[in-house]
Amino acid sequence: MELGLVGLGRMGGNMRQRIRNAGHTVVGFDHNQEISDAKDLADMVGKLTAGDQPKVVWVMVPVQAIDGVVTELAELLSPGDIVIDGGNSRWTDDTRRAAQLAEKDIRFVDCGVSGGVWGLENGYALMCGGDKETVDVVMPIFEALKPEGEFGFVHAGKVGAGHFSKMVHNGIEYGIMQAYAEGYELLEAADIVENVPEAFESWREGTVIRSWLLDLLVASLKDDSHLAKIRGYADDSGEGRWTVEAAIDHAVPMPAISAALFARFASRQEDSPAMKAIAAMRNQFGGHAVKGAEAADPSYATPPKH
Ligand SMILES: O=C(O)[C@H](O)[C@@H](O)[C@H](O)[C@H](O)COP(=O)(O)O
Repeated sequence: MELGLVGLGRMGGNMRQRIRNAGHTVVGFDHNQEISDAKDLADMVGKLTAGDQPKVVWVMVPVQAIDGVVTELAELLSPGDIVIDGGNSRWTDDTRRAAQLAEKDIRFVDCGVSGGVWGLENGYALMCGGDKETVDVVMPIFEALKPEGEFGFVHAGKVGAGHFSKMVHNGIEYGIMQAYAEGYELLEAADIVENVPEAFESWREGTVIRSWLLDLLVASLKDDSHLAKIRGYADDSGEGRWTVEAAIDHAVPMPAISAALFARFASRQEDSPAMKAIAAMRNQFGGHAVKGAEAADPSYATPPKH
């Protein structure tokens, strides 16, 4: 089968390779001409020549770039052709993009892709949304990308269901990582377990908490046993926020995942305005000493007089 692939970065580049390894033809486009097979989107679409078959284009670009690519593809593709959004898009944007393409009778599939930089070797878990007939056309590409085992693919439902499923997957990812991270901090702080990396490594087999994320944490601890080379700062690219927002919409209690999200926000603060306020109130009601401000205002060191 033939595929146009837009975006050949860390994810798209490896996906092109995995799809080619399975014997399909991929015409990739990237702004970086050194890795691109086409000079622009029009050139890429022009190079798809699979006779009377619908053209299929997989978009693997950062969220901010998707609307621009979809708008251009709407002009370049023909009725019956298919666009797949494989990025980490917000699921609520899928119906809008599907409607925009449907005006030209172009079909749309949303597909959450998991696996990161290991996907070339291990395969990518895929969560897709769209109508069955359209998903069936793309199936040979999904088969090429997915892991070899029994699992790793779901047609989750109509348009939006793929990205919704990937969003919840990522919310769970936040919660699991946070739990390992908190356990790590306690083991480091308590000073009773002599070799913390060894304890984590022992959990990789036989325990109820063995997992790939644990394996990855062990790999990091092997390289840097106290994580001394890394600052405790974690970004987020949106999926955790959208998960918590969806939980609010459905009144679903989500204490673990929301705490994991908020822990990332806290990681970016030099100092905590909220904790300053708590320290100030403790000082006011109990005369408890505050740190850091004594030099600026000596009155903080002693109980306020009311
Ligand atoms: O399943 C995956 O392969 C990951 O979830 C992947 O999609 C990506 O690494 C996250 O988007 C990072 O998300 P945050 O930036 O929100 O941590």
